[in-house]
Amino acid sequence: MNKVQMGYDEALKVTLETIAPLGIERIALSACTDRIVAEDLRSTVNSPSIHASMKDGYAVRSDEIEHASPKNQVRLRLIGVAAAGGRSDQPVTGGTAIRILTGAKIPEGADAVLAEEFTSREGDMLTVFNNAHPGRNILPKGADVAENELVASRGSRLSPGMLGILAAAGYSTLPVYRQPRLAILATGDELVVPGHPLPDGKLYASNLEMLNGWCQRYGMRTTFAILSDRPDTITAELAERVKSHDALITSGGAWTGDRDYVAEALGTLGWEKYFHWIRMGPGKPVGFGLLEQKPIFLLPGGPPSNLTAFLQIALPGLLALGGNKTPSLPRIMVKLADTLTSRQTDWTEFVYGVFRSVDGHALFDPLRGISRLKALARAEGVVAIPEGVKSLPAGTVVSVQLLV
Ligand SMILES: Nc1nc2c(c(=O)[nH]1)N[C@H]1C(S)=C(S)[C@@H](COP(=O)(O)OP(=O)(O)OC[C@H]3O[C@@H](n4cnc5c(N)ncnc54)[C@H](O)[C@@H]3O)O[C@H]1N2
Ligand code: MOO
Repeated sequence: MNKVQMGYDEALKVTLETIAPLGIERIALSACTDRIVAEDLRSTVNSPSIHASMKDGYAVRSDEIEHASPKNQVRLRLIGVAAAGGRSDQPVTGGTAIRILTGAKIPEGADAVLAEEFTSREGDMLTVFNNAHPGRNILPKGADVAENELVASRGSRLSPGMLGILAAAGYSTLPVYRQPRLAILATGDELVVPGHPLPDGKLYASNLEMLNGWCQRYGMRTTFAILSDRPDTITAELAERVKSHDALITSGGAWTGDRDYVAEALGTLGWEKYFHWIRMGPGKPVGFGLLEQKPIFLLPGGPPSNLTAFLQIALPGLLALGGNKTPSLPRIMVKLADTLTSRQTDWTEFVYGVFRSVDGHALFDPLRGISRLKALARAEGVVAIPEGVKSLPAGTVVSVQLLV
């Protein structure tokens, strides 16, 4: 395998094949929002556990009111009440009905519920002026989820709706993958921690906040630091942080320039390099390897490169580390508002843009003519122009990775 100059697709594949999920922990269902489920989960119960009424009305025998209408009213005698969670086992017999509330168990003998809107009542006599076919207004046992039915598959993200169905399926705790603890290390003598004064020639380490924001969105725990451009400092810090974290990200110093010491430091520490420099833009000096069996991602320092290398290589890798079976940003298909042209056809180029509504249709509109940081701040999506493709004409349907 050529570990030096890979295409983007191959680099992503290598990254995902190299990274195995972290361990599993069992936690309360109420703490599982957006976590990744670590096993296939089957329902332990039927929900509902009984045939249940979906209306407030009357449990009846459908054949007895088959011909009921406003002109052909049927009279039934009320013999009881069934409420949700109640335990009445009185059956509906010939000529009778039982008052029933939404969620209550359908009594023996009844095969339909007539909504109360189609009845009138005097004492215990019920007048019925509509029919109800067998099964009418009855939610069968197990209709929402049946015992042993697969409700969540390993590697899927637990949305609030998934937590609801898992509660209905009998779960109060869930096995989930441990979330990565990540160290983000920015290198550069010019970098200043936000909140401190800014001398001339320096700049705030904005990439750190951007990367941290993305990691927080996915529930990862992060620590971060700014390191000076000294090989011994970078080496010592990497050696130290790798012990207490599941993965590392370096930001800046990825170019093989005079002061780009990250790869040098990793060489000293004996990392297993999979690639450093790939055919993608922005972000081509991105690197990936293992340091003490833990993934390390080298991100270039320039903000567009930094974000692109993070989103297209590091984030998928970190999501795979957290057990996610679809380790990518969500995608939608939309048409291009404008032609996208690649700066180079010998790489995969990523273009940032926003969504625009034209005649009620969403279009992807590339961001042009604004500063790099403003473009990254405003971007709602990113589109790949594949290697070998010069341009994608306006109107082409493209797959947009969502950033919002
Ligand atoms: N001979 C060439 N040199 C460079 C090229 C090139 O094509 N030929 N490309 C440039 C590009 S584009 C990028 S991106 C960088 C990538 O290399 P590095 O990772 O070594 O980048 P740095 O020198 O560390 O930083 C680049 C730029 O970004 C600023 N920066 C760095 N860290 C942060 C941070 N945490 N927050 C905000 N801004 C940051 C840094 O001050 C520099 O201005 O290579 C170029 N060189
Ligand atoms: O590749 Mo760079 O400095 O982010 O444009």
